[in-house]
Amino acid sequence: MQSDASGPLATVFAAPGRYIQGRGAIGRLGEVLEQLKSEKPLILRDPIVEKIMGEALEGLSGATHVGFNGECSPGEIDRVAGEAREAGADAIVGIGGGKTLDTAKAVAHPAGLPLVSVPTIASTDAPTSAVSVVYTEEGEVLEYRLFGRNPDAVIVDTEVIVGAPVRFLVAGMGDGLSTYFEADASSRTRAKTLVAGAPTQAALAIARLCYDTLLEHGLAARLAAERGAITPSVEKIIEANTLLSGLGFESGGLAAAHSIHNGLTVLEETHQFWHGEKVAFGVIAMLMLEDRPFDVVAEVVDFCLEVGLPVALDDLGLENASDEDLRRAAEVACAEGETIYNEPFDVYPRTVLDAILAADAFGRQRRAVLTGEAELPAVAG
Ligand SMILES: NC(=O)c1ccc[n+]([C@@H]2O[C@H](COP(=O)([O-])OP(=O)(O)OC[C@H]3O[C@@H](n4cnc5c(N)ncnc54)[C@H](O)[C@@H]3O)[C@@H](O)[C@H]2O)c1
Ligand SMILES: [Zn+2]
Repeated sequence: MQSDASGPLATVFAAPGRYIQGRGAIGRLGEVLEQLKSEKPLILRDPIVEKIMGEALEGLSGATHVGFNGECSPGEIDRVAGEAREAGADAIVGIGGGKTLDTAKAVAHPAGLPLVSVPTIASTDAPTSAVSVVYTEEGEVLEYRLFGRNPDAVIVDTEVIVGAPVRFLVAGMGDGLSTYFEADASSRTRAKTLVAGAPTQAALAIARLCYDTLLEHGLAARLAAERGAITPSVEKIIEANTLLSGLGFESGGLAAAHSIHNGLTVLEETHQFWHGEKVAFGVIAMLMLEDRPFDVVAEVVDFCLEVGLPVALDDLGLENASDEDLRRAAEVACAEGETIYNEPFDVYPRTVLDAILAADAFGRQRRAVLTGEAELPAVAG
């Protein structure tokens, strides 16, 4: 159990001021800015915005539009902050993927300006959180900037999200799949979360709802979204990926799955896969590490197979990974300060490596059963 000087750690729960989701929700931006008393917002736009919702933003009088350069780096943050000062901006609106939103946070919060976050894909839980992941110009993770303040409003336009390639939505499900298991581990150990407190019951309950929603609606949402259809399942999955996963990870805590993800990123082959895709495999390895019952592991693996998330190393381009490569990944997963130490037992690179190998074997077996390729394993002599 973690503590501070005066005793056990207090519980803390944080959330954005308002969350709005639905068809055409971007049309509410003007009203939200009015509520925030903003007349001169700076709108930071992902390059994709022109194509997918340029017209919806034309009616905003007094706004300064700035294009995002593609990386949430210190240089880019300083450039956008300079534009905001020059324009006398009284609010920041970030529209785009996680990197655009993280840059908007890093401009708004230090300047004390209201922030509106408008995700255009549901691939991560960046839209609701109070943290920015900052990279070097070359794309390596440099630092986490914690602001102690969440966006004032989050606007999720379902039409825009469904218009994006479905792989983003599926990757978001992979990220959301970790939320309950990691919040559960962190709740057991009362580990300090990103909002600098122990997890509340609310965060754990939200994380559980995220998991249950994924299992119940994940496949239906994927199929509908592929056809460009917005159904209640699609709405529920977008909410799970964005709001439930966002609140659940930030106030509920992270644990082994994200550390194993971080370990896997040292292997070049995994760079072509989205964050949530690597996290999904991290979840399976985490369940092995935790010695979860067979039924739970099978439920998670079968869900991944159903919606199209990785279940084995070859799904992540690691079919030729050497023992040495995997050992390196396991060591990085166990680096000092990693959230894997929020697990309720001791972890070592060796046990993490074994969990990765066991997850791979389990995933392959279930995949083979599903595709009718399974054979009974030969018994070694
Ligand atoms: N701050 C947090 O809490 C948090 C949480 C998770 C991840 N992250 C960060 O988020 C980033 C990853 O986010 P991401 O996956 O959104 O990546 P991203 O921002 O790089 O976007 C991925 C690509 O999708 C494109 N795109 C955006 N909307 C689109 C649309 N509607 N249709 C087609 N293409 C579209 C973007 O232009 C970009 O090329 C990473 O930097 C990660 O560290 C932050
Ligand atoms: Zn994540």
